[in-house]
Formats: sequence, structure tokens, C-alpha cells
Amino acid sequence: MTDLPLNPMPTSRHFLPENTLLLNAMSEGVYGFDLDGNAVFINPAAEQMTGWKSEELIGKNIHDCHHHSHADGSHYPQHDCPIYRTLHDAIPRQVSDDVFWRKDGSSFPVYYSSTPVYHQQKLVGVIAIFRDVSMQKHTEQSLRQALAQVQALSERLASENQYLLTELQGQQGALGLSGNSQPIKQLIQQINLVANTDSTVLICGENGTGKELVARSLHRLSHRKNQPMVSVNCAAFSSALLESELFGHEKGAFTGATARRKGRFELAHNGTLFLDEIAELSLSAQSKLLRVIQEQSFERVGSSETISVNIRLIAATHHDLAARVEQGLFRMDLYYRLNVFPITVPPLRERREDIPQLVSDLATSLGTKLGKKITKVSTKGLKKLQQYTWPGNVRELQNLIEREIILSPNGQLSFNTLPALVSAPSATTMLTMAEAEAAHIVTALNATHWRISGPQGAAAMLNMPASTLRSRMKKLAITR
Ligand SMILES: Nc1ncnc2c1ncn2[C@@H]1O[C@H](COP(=O)(O)OP(=O)(O)OP(=O)(O)O)[C@@H](O)[C@H]1O
Repeated sequence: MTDLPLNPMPTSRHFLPENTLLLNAMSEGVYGFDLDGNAVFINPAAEQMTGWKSEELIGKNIHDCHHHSHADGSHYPQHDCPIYRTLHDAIPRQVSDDVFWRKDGSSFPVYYSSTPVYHQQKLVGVIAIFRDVSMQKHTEQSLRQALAQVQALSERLASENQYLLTELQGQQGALGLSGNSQPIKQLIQQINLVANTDSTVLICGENGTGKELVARSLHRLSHRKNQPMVSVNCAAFSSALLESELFGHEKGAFTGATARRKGRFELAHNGTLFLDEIAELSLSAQSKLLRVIQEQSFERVGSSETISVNIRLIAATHHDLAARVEQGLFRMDLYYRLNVFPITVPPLRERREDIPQLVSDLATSLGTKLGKKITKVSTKGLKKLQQYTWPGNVRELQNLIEREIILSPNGQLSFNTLPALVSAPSATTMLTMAEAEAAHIVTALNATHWRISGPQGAAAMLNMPASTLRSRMKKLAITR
């Protein structure tokens, strides 16, 4: 019988001899080290990653073979190596910013762990498990580069946006509202008074006077300016569609509702909701709107879940809303809810002195849009513009200037091509405003064979919606 020492010295066989099959099958590299730091076990994955064969390394100091230098090539002393530190203090470690050197002198980034191994409660060595993380590092690097590009782009966009906003403000004055007449000054004063409150504003005025521009100014001057301003043209939707447009809908709420959709109220949360052509709301939509204004909450079409929102409401109409209340077409309670702070945008014919500045500002911005530099506007032409009644207001003037710029060969606007109806009646044949307007409408009707709507109709010629033309005809008692 051979005498066995009381505490036999552990050998490599104590390194998991039963588990070598399992270790050999692992895709991570596995090294076993004895207490001197010499290799006692190497699996095939480690061989493949480093290029060193097991038989070339067993019994040798692995640190000297492929952990001798840092990634930058500087010396890596063995006592600094986390694996060897584990051999001495038995503390497990994980490292993700190191490299291993291959037999051929190249290196690869590794993630590794060093774990102490015990036999009969005595430390006998360390197991190091490592993975080649070149791919991950490469992907990480690409992602970092992509992120840096996205950040640079978004910074550029933000500064371009800031630049464009400044340009726009420079071109059109603080509010984008050209004009210096008393009515415009009063309008700007009202805007400044109410902009930074949460009060509902009702903007009234004829078509093309600048109601939407006023709404945008109110939003831009409010504390909500960095939140969205969401616009809805109530005349553009049928009453059924308008409800889902305003309040959103659940999937399957109606035929064609193939997905859940947020409504404009939800989209405008914390911002401003601009309801244009408010008079066109159906009575059913009016009562729903009233509830939202009262409770600041609503349900999506097809849902019973109540959604709360914080919204500043601005409404606009070219109709006389009070008259529509009298006619039973508009709910009185909603009218009072909307009419908290009414603003009336004056028609262009009541502020003709603004026409020169409007022409100058509009010609500059339209010239830029059309790629033409406008150098001159004839005084005779300007006078003609100031004598016209402008039923289509600033929009009509804008369209006229655009046409004139397109037709002008030399960057000079003379307005010679204006139809006869634009020229002023002589002093002896001076008409009242209503007479002039009626005459203008009748001329357009005659020219279109009394067709009101459609692209060949008088409304299109006058740059106004057919409904507006009909109501003007009614007001001015124009019949065929
Ligand atoms: N004071 C102004 N200064 C410069 N541009 C203006 C002014 N008023 C209106 N405009 C321009 O005229 C056009 C018509 O204005 P806007 O759409 O705001 O009118 P609106 O009253 O909302 O018209 P509608 O009732 O038809 O919706 C816009 O292009 C707008 O920028």
C-alpha cells in the first residue's frame, strides 16, 4: 500500500475532469490555470480563437503567450493581470476592455471572467472563460458613429430652423402681419393682450383677411409656443368624419377604421387647437365640442375611455356667428364659450393705406419663392390697387401679385394687366362700397355666365368660396 499525503497536492485532474466534454463543446474559450499560472486545460474554442494548440500551451505560462501586452502594445506585467490576481486573492473578476494576442501576433478584443476553482475547500487554480467581442465592438463603434451623425444632423436642423424663423420674422415683422394702419395697429394690440393667456379666442373676418395668420401669431406669442399648434378646417370634413378627425377613433369603430388613430385634440395636448371655419360644424359636433371645452376631456369614437387634454382653443369664421345663432344653425351656449375674446380682422378695403407695404412685403417673399428679384412697383399701379375693393382681401392681392411677378419680364410690377374692373371709377361716378362690390360681383358673374361654383365659376375668379359668394349676393340682393 502506498502512503498518500494527508493533503494531496491538487493536479490538473482536479480541474473538472468529468466536465471536459461539456467544456470542449462550449463556443467560449476556456483556460484552466494551476496556482503557478500555468495552463492545465484548454478547450478547442480557445485554440481556434488564439491559434495556439493545446499541446503548445499546456504547462506554460499563458500570460506570457498572449496576454503579454496591452491593446496599445505597452507591456502588461503579470501581477496586473486580473486572472493572476484571482489566483492570489480568489476573487472572481469580469473584464470587458482587454485584448488577447494570437499566435500570429495579431490581437482581438475579449470579454472574460476569471473564477477561482476549489478542491476539498482549497484553492487549486482559476478557470478563465473568454469570448471574442470584435463583432460587438465593431457594431458598438458603428452605432456610436451613427449616433454622432444623428446628433450633428439634429443640431444642424435645430439651428437651421432657428435661422429660418429669424429670417421669417425679419421679413414679415414680429407677427408676420404687414401693415401700419390704425386697424392693423389695433389688431396687433389685441393679439398682444390676449396671446399669453389660455383664454379662448374667436377670430372673425372676411375670407382672406389673415385670420389664420392671427391664430398663428397668438400661438407664437403664447407660453405654448414650443408645443404644437394643430389646425382643423371644419368645412373640409363631413360631420361623421369630422368627429373622428377631432376626437380620434378606435380600430374597427367604423368601416375603414383599420387602426386606432389619435384625434387632433389629443395631438394638440399642451398646445393650441385652431378650429377654422367653426360655423360649418354640425349641431352634433357642436355639442361634443361644447363638452370638451367645458370638461377638457372626451372619448375617441368607438371607445368609452375618457381622455383629458390641456388645450388653448382658437376658433375662426367668416360668418356672422351671432346671426347663425339666431337662425338656429349654431348653439348659443357654444357661441358664448367661444366668444370669450373676440378679434375682428378688418377687410383690406378698410385699410387701403396698408396696400403699399403689403405689396412690398408680398412681392419680396413671392419673388424669392418664384426666383425673381422685384426691383420696382409703379406708383400708378399701386394707386390702382388702392382704389380696388378687394372682396378676396389679402389672399386676392397675394394671388394678383404672384400672377404679376410671373408675367413681369424685368422685375418691375406695373399692374397694367389688371382687368378694367380694377381701375377706379372717376370722381363723378363714385360708387358706395356696397355698389362697387355689387358691380364687381356682377361683372364676374357675367363673365362666367352666372356660374357660381367650380373652377370656371365666379367664386374661383373672385378667389372666394362659393358659399361666401352666395351669401354676399344675398346680402347685396344680386339676382340674375
Ligand atoms: N397682414 C398681412 N400681412 C401679410 N400677409 C397677410 C396678411 N394678412 C393675410 N396675409 C396673407 O394672406 C393669405 C390669406 O391669409 P389667411 O389664410 O390667414 O386668411 P384667412 O382669413 O384665414 O382666410 P380664410 O377665411 O379663407 O381661411 C395668407 O397667405 C396670409 O399669409
